[in-house]
Amino acid sequence: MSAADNPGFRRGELTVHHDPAELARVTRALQATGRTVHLVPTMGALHRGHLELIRRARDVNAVVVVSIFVNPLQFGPNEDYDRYPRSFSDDVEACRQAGVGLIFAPGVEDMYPPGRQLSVQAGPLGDELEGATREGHFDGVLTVVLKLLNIVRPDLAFFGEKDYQQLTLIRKMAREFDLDTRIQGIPTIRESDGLALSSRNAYLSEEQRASALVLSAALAAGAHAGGRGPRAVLEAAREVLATEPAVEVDYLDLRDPELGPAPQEGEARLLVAAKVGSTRLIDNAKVLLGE
Ligand SMILES: Nc1ncnc2c1ncn2[C@@H]1O[C@H](COP(=O)(O)OP(=O)(O)OP(=O)(O)O)[C@@H](O)[C@H]1O
Ligand SMILES: CC(C)(CO)[C@@H](O)C(=O)[O-]
Ligand code: BAL
Repeated sequence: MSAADNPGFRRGELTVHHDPAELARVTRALQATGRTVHLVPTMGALHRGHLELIRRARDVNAVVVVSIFVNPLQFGPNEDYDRYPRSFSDDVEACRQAGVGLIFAPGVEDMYPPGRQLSVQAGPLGDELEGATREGHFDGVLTVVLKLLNIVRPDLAFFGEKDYQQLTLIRKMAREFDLDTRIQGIPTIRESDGLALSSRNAYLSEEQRASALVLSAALAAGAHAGGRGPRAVLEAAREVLATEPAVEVDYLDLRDPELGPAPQEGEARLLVAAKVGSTRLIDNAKVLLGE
């Protein structure tokens, strides 16, 4: 098949698709000509964290697809779905400059036609950590990610470690549902002062942003205490968090890398979630215990 047979894609140009069936046709046709397809799922409001995912997804033989979809299923009734930052034309321009081949930007009814009844269940881990506060959040995330993977059928899909529980659950879904796509995790991109990049940082005032620095500082203190064991890690992190009364901690937890109970030795993950004003932020870091 030649490029002329695939009008939905032009080498070296960016094409935007809204219709799932049309995008599926385009990506299948690309794969039939031997191209690999890499997917970077996002909710838009693109920042340097997303651009790093795109950079890592780029490869000589790969067409990069970026999906931009603020997924209503993963927002609770009192969450920020309506005011979530949306900047579609800037996002398109950023994707063009980053060498993205295809943007998939469906409308809500394209993804969820009226009458939809089924969803993925995230299981017990879906009720812990983020899921304990955001009820049903991971059912919504896994449902949209499964749909995106089925529509695009990418060889590789890229997700940030910033959303570590999400990445863990997506890997689990890929394993348990025998998906062909390989899931690639990408380390968190931070500002030079340590703040993890996040679309929701746009909600923070200057003062709140300064307070939010305590999250990455607490993780760094916890990681530094790793040699003294799990209790010392949590104590060191808690001590730093306590220095900032404007930050209301939701959880601080130490787990194994798959988010089971923390080991006494070896690799672990320290995870934190907190509210700064009305903005909920999350962050996490790798910790080496007893070494
Ligand atoms: N700082 C970052 N470093 C690396 N990856 C990131 C970073 N921020 C977001 N990502 C990843 O980008 C993908 C899309 O995330 P999303 O569009 O929700 O952005 P976000 O900044 O995480 O937004 P939010 O503020 O809603 O959490 C996810 O896989 C997410 O983990
Ligand atoms: C993976 C994702 C795009 C699903 O909506 C979203 O949860 C995100 O942006 O992290
Ligand atoms: N980046 C995770 C998406 C969410 O908070 O809904």
